[in-house]
Amino acid sequence: MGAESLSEAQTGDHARPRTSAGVSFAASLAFEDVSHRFGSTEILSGISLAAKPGEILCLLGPSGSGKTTMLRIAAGIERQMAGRLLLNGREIAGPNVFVTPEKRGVGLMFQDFALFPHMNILDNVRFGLNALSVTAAKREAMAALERVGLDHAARNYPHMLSGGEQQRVALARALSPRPSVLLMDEPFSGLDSRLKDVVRTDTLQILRESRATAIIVTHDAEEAMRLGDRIALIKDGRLVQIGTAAELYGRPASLFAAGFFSELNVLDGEVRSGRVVTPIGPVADSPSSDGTCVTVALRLTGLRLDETDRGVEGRIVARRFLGGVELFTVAVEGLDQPLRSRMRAGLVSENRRDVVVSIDPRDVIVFEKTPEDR
Ligand SMILES: Nc1ncnc2c1ncn2[C@@H]1O[C@H](COP(=O)(O)OP(=O)(O)OP(=O)(O)O)[C@@H](O)[C@H]1O
Repeated sequence: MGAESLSEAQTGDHARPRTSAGVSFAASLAFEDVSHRFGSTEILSGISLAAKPGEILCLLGPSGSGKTTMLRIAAGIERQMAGRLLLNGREIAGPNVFVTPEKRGVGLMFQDFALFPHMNILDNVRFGLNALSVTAAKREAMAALERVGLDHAARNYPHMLSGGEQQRVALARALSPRPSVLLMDEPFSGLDSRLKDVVRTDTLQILRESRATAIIVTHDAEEAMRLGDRIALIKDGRLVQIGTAAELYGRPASLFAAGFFSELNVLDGEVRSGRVVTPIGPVADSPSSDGTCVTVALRLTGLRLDETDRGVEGRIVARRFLGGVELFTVAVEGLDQPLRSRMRAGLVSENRRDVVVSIDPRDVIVFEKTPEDR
């Protein structure tokens, strides 16, 4: 468990071995051409994607892109205007079918954990188990608390727990009815960055043990890469791309997708004799025909500043020490905007101004321009 890397005093947690999680029957959850609008505003447009049984799928996208609306539709709190929702291949929402939230076997966990302040921890977890007898519900709730390492806090009230502990109670409550799919909306956003790492690692382990399918909403690409077996990138209510972190990072479908996963310098370019030529010279090979207009994205980590003669001359106009790395802004002749580079700290001596900029081909991503881009 990740909490072991922090002391008890740091986390406020008691290090205790957890019991193994109760196992859910993981289900697949599919969106089939789902569209939705609020008033006249289109919020989701023809979304088709599926979380496989036992998979952790992250819905990633900027604020307002429609991620929460997708979760609400999956939970049955909102009903889509077009398309279908399928749980294990069975329609649970469509033009003529609507299975109510409590009959879907889908768990929900919100951003603010939504614990009831006037109920103790055990009662908070027991709340979702009202289909069971009092004794059975208590037993299940205690088992769920044990699973997240918080059975010792069963009689405490939410305000007596740290943010990380409250998150784990919320997780225990969401998992205790053994949902086949767990929907989580920004579950770590209320935690400070140090605690977030620990709680994220723990949550991942608990999700794996419980074997539930999980759909997790986040706007943080790194979080999506840490958690998701796959990531679905959403923009303006549309699916931009779905795949593993390596696929989205390495072969982004658009400049938007590339920019979501890395900081970029963006240049215009043109294909000439099989090479992509930019104002700072050729940067990549290309199979496209001569004259093809392209947008070139250069990851900041792929720009090296040194003294070799293989590259283009530039002048450092700003630099910022960020700990392990340094962020440079470099003016280059022929470019309106300076280039930015992120390099390991200490590689460029402090008083140096003139440098040669070279580019790692692995950090060059080329997109052909569409007529609308021009
Ligand atoms: N009940 C509602 N009535 C009207 N508009 C709504 C309603 N709920 C959401 N919206 C709008 O739908 C759009 C998508 O919202 P949604 O919460 O799904 O996005 P999101 O990607 O989860 O954003 P965030 O990360 O900020 O939570 C937003 O423009 C939002 O203002």
